[in-house]
Amino acid sequence: MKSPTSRPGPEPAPPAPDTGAPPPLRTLAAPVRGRLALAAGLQAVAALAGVVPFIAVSLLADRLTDGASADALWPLVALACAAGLFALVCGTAAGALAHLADNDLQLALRRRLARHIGRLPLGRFTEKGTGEIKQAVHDDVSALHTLFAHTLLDVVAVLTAPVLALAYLFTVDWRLALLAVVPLALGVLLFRRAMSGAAAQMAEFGAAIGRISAAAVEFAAGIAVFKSFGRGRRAHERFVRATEGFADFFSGWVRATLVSSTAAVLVVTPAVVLLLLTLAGAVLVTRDGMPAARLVPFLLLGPAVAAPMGVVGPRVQQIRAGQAAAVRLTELLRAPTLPEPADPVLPDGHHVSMRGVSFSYDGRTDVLSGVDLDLVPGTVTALVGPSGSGKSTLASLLPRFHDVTAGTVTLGGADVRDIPATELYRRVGFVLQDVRLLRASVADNIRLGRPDATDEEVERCARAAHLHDRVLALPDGYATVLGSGVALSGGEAQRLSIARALLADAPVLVLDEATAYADPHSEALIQDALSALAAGRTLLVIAHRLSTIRSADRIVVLEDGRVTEQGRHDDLLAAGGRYAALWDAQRSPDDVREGSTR
Ligand SMILES: Nc1ncnc2c1ncn2[C@@H]1O[C@H](COP(=O)(O)OP(=O)(O)OP(=O)(O)O)[C@@H](O)[C@H]1O
Repeated sequence: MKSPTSRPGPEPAPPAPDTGAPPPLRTLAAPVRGRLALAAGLQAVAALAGVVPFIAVSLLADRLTDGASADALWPLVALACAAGLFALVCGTAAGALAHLADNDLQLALRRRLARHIGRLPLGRFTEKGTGEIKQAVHDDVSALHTLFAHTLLDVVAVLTAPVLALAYLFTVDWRLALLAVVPLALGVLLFRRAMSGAAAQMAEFGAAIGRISAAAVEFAAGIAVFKSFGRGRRAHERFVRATEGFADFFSGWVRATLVSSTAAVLVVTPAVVLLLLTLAGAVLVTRDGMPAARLVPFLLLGPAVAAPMGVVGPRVQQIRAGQAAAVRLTELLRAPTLPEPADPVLPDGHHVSMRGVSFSYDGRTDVLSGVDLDLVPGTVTALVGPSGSGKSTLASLLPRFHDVTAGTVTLGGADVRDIPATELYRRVGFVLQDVRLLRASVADNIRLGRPDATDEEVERCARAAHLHDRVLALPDGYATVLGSGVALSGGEAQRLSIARALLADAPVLVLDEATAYADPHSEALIQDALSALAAGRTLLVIAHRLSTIRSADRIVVLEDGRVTEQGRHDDLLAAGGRYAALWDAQRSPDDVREGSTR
């Protein structure tokens, strides 16, 4: 069985079909919607209150030019101060409320994701890789944070304040007020032109970024292979092509929209708005005899009327990103979990039996068909067969990485689907080929098999797995943290995972034999460790090298998802069938030259 990330996954699933359900964003925000609405309301009040000091100052200017007494001015000063303070308090409260609501939402969402991901069939990670989990738990939850804690309030503020500002300006002079709307209207028109076809461009933008990251991963993962074949340059060719492609696309997009997007930003800049209003105001003052003080509110509030254009544009992108994140999160949260049995059954013993087992990944082509297999307690069964014959898939059905499409897999007489997951995993362990080590101490890495194990038990298992001496040579022995400058070799990591399995002491074990060991010494140590592991257990080994399973109690040959032969090594060789052919194919030239025995 390959480790969860070892198999390249298929294309990402298409977006969930429209089921008429409420949009994902609204559904996800539901638990904190009330508080977010309150925060938005407070922000609107803050934005409106924030306009009041400007209005008060305009009135002050008016009264001063009318020669009003100082006593008549103080109430306006007080109003400006009070409104400013009130706006500050409301704005701060809105920000705090939105952040607290978002914090609760993030916590609840991450807990929900963790619970849900923990109940997904392990096979899902084999198929899709683990990238989607990182994307959901980190990137997508962060996108929602930006949306709920920041964008929402920004948008409310820039949409509310101009309404009051404009309403007041209309009461002062309708002609200048209309003029104050012109930059906004022009900005919207130009922005729309710059954004025409943006949905397609954004999709291409996302695809181009995706191509860069895929090429970067491939570049990093394959660099050793390319270099070892003297093709250092080829290693980054695709990456370079992807980045060049992105640069071309992006510069083309920028060139096409440069004029209209720059013009959209330019017409709403305060300098342009002020210039326009000042010129028009000067005409009205000189020709129409409008009192000069009436210009003051336009100079103070005019730029605020056009301001939303500058803010809403970038926020649209954040809203889109938040919506896309919500769709992905909802899709992940809706992914079917491993069904837990309605009437749980506990196994009686550890005999594994597969009857008429078929399995299909895509629901169309069977990769296993009609497999019958028995794993007798205390015996070793080896699965062999050509690459792609279904060995990993068959083994993965026992720990329920997937559930059978037809037939049954039973453990101790109970269908594995009727055994509660914790009970199943207590009885069925697996040692994967690609060992995953945690960034934790060696002892804790081994203890993953049984968290309450004592130090003595950990050491006993490490000894049995031939790892103890190597651990003692590490800087802090069993307390050495792996990954922080200390790494184990492939063979050592393999032995650590065997120690883990020994400690977990599951009576049934699925073992994916590593395809390559570093050296004969390491191989001998691993084989010894495996013998310790096999003792008294029911073992199902996915064998890649036949030399290691000669002594297995039963060898099962799989071809195209069917069992074509089974028996002991000598019997199968004597039968001269498929196993004999595989055995001959795997013998080294030296064996052949020396005519070594089978
Ligand atoms: N996650 C998956 N989605 C779709 N098809 C898959 C998936 N995993 C395996 N397959 C297909 O199922 C078939 C059996 O694959 P499997 O890995 O079980 O074979 P195997 O005998 O273990 O091969 P190998 O010896 O190369 O590891 C292959 O055709 C493979 O392409």
